[in-house]
Amino acid sequence: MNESLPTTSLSSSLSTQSASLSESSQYLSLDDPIRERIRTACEEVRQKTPLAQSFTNFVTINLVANAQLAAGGSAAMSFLPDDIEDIDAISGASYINVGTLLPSYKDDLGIIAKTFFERKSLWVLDPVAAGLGSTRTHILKTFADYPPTIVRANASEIIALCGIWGISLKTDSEGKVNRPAGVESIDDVDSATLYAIELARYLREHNATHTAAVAVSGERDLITDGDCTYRLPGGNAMMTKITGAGCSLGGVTATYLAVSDPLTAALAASLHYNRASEQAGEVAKGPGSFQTEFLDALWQMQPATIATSRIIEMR
Ligand SMILES: Nc1ncnc2c1ncn2[C@@H]1O[C@H](COP(=O)(O)OP(=O)(O)OP(=O)(O)O)[C@@H](O)[C@H]1O
Ligand SMILES: Cc1ncsc1CCO
Ligand SMILES: [Mg+2]
Repeated sequence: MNESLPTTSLSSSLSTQSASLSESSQYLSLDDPIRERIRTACEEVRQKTPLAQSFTNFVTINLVANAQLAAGGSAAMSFLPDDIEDIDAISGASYINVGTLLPSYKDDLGIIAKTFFERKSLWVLDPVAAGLGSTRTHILKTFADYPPTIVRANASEIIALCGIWGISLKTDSEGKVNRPAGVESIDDVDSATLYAIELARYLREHNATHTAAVAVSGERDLITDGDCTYRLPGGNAMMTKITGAGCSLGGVTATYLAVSDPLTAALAASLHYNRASEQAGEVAKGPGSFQTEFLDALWQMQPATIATSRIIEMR
């Protein structure tokens, strides 16, 4: 099902589907100001072709660069700290993905994060496989004092990163976790909701720009800036059958961060991905053709289609 709303059917579609929504959540109206910010971000990416550089894993580096180009941005990949510092000066945002690491990265990555912090450079972190291996854990720990603008990951990585950074859930006087109404664990992403909110608040408090977002990917993505939390239905499960769907989403999130605030960037990138994967799924015959069709759909997707997507606001 395509989760973009034809503008004329909004009210009928909202009333027929509201039964499946928690009482405390609701579909975002078509005139919500965040939609205009998303549409503007999509248009600006197409107009400005912003550069977002990446330090990313060897498995999916090509898909990351191609997805950034197909979304409208441009790409530069590097593993040298001095390169990354130079390219940072001409990049709108940067992307670090810790999927495949080498021993020399153990100290380099912390130095790069510190440089980004001192320059107030915007960056996205994908903490791939967080919790696995002492070197990766050491590297992720070094980011705690110089955290990124956006963390993009799947649910288990979000929860593991919170553990590494000592971020815990707030409890009341009886020691019970403070759960906002409507937050129930019915899928993987749900189980990371409260961690994602606390993580966004941590980023905001500790990063250089004091503005942040967290994007949790899965069957229904979750995006939060620590105050507002959104769920994005749709997408296509075939995304889990190509390697690098999440990695490349991190790169495209950096592309959007180059032209917009973190919450808008995270929403625009994830919505762009969901609409494109739906379109690709209509014609693909399997994972091989799906990846090709997905890149084409990223390229073809219109800003208005992305901005009018179905969005659930959690309250
Ligand atoms: N079951 C699903 N149905 C629809 N879309 C999905 C599903 N699972 C993941 N996706 C989409 O796939 C993309 C990548 O999310 P995913 O959670 O698989 O990332 P990841 O685990 O970091 O991936 P990887 O590490 O393999 O790159 C997102 O756009 C997400 O919305
Ligand atoms: C398969 C794989 N291994 C290390 S990184 C990566 C890409 C998906 O995260
Ligand atoms: Mg991943």
